[in-house]
Amino acid sequence: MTGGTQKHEIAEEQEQVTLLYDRLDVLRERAAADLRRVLGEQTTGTDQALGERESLTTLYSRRHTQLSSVERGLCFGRVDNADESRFHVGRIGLFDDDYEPLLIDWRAPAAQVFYRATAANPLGATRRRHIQLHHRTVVGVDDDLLDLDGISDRSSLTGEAALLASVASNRTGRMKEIVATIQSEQDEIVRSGLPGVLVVQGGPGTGKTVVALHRAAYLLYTHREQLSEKGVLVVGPNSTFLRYIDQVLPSLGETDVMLSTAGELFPGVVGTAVESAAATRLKGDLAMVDVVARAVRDFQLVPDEPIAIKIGGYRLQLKPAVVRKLGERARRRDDRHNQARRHFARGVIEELTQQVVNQVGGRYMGEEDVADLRKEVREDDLVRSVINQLWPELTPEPVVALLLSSRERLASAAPHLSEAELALLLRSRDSAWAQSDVPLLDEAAELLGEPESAIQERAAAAAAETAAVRENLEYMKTVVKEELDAGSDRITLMPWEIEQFIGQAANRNRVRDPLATIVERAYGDRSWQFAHVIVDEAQELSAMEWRTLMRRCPRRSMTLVGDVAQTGSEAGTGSWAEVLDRYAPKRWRTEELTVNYRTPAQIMAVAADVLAAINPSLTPPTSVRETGAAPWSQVVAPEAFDSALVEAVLAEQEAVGDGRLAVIVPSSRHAALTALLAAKVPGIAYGPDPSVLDATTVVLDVAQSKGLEFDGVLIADPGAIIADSGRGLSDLYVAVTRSTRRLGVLASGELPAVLAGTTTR
Ligand SMILES: Nc1ncnc2c1ncn2[C@@H]1O[C@H](COP(=O)(O)OP(=O)(O)OP(=O)(O)O)[C@@H](O)[C@H]1O
Repeated sequence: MTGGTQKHEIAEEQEQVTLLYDRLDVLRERAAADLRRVLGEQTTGTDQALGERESLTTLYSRRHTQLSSVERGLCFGRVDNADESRFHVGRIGLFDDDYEPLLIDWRAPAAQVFYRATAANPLGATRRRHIQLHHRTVVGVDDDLLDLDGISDRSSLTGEAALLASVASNRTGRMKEIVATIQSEQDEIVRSGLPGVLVVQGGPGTGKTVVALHRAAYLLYTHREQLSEKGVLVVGPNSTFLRYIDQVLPSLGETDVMLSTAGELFPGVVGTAVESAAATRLKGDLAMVDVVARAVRDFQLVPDEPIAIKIGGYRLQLKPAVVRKLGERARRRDDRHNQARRHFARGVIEELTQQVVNQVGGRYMGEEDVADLRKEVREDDLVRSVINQLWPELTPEPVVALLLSSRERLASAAPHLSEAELALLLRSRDSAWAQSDVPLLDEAAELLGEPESAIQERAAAAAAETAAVRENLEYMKTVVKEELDAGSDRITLMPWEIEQFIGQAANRNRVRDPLATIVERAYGDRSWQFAHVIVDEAQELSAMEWRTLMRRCPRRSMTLVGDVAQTGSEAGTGSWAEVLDRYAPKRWRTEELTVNYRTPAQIMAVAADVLAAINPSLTPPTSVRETGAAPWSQVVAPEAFDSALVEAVLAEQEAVGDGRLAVIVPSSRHAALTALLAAKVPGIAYGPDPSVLDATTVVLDVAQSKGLEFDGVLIADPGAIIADSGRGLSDLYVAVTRSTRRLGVLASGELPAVLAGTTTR
């Protein structure tokens, strides 16, 4: 394109872009006015009228938030078709007052051509244009010509200029959305069908995380009705990572998504306590299923001696054999401890009642007399206390806490573990929970069932709620129909919003918590079943964590993204088939991402050597760009290491300039090196708190750096990183691939052979 043509094209696009922003302003003002009106309205004060107002408030404020979230980069593309028609693609769909499309939502089927068309397969298009905006001004256009001339184009990237500009920019500490530059192989994953489990395998920096998040936005848009009621769960490796990604979906206008670590999947518990890798591995093993089952069973006691009970002058007794028989019968009736307890209690009461009947000479007792007697037995304090001792009502936390704090209980429940292994698991009763405890709690909750009192409360609440929802549904249908028929502007709904609005309004949870969003309700409810679950860094989950997670998604509509070469946890996953053939046989599929958008080729060449040492059959992804800075290494004597590290950090800070620097340290030296750098380098951040993302220089161990990226990375003592864990090489691979621009390595004593590709200083 010549300078003159470019100017002309920019002016032409500016006209369209101005029109789109004008439309956005009108819609935003309308939503704000709708909101003001509803908030200012008097209602009759009935439950239903309040519910209606609440629903309208939610609708209008959501609409307003969504319209505000798309301000930056509203329109980013245009497609010209062979039939001379054309359309613009943007972050949201916009229509004029006659519902004529002005802008096509990037998720709409029509927009697919923008991401997928190539010169070889143009899908009916002749041109794809990327439009760059600065605020509301068009500052550039960049065209891919999708005709025969374009075939000679060496690049298979779409919108190469926009893509390269995006990946080369300085990191901000937060992941950003990539709607304007999604690549064809990524788009296929984003738009892949909802059912079944989709595994996205890809090397570091291939966009697995960002693609999974765009897929969430796509699925919510395309299957809104199916997904919005139960919500989408996104599971990430730690809270820093969740903070790193937490702006992506809101910036795409989506809020019905719950972000969680695997350590938070049991309501009321946050598993963050640090434990040894060996303990994590033991607790992540599927053998723990039987351990927890036996631990629960160990609360169902059979006495060694008969228990004597006196009721109303009669001497009764519970013999061990009888208790055993009643226990077996109860377990056959229900396999959940708390539910089986009811049958056990009934059995005990019946046994004691019969003993009295026999002593009285029961033949002469009428049914009513027996019933009175049974009641007396049931209400007897001693009988109750005996039942509680033999078969107590239980909740998960004390069961797991007792198990892990009692050598005797642990040895009885885990006969397969050696003394040394038992010692690894033992800890004090009031210790904080670790992430690996969460699946044990979940397992216990499954085996225990809810206590009877909780079930009754829940049933009553559910019945009241169903009735309220049914009543609300009828009411909302009538209100919306009347208002729309009358042409009132009180309820402004697009035709496609009507059904969903009525459903949501009726579903407002009037009984339990009227204002709770789906995310809030899901968060507090262990039995909540999500419509879709996305797991990032999925390779880190242990076998026990998979079990917990699968309970949250019985429909098995899931997207799992990860890289088995990056597995750091010793309890983590080595193969997708191993996990998924168990939980979703024949219902899972794999897609691969092959291009690395983060790490430049020079650094990736170093990473490739590390990968080859992990497993020579694995292929590293191809970098999309090269940069000038060659990765460097320096070897210093162990006694000179600390001062050399401080110097290297200061020098790298200078070299990254306005960018962000991460110093990745071995976990075994984390505390010492953090203390050193905190004392010697001003403004340095460290630790598991997500606020580290706001700092320009951070000290992290490899686990804390998972999924993140920085302009510069300095690896301290790579030999110790390798030696620290059974998966040390994978950890080094993760560390090397966190950088977008610069990589430095400071080795203590000697440079590990796998890093020989760096330039020595
Ligand atoms: N199509 C794209 N356009 C612009 N940037 C992209 C694109 N795809 C990926 N990126 C950028 O590349 C970087 C790496 O992406 P992401 O973190 O999702 O990779 P990943 O595969 O999850 O990496 P890892 O496994 O190492 O954690 C991010 O900065 C992301 O924004």
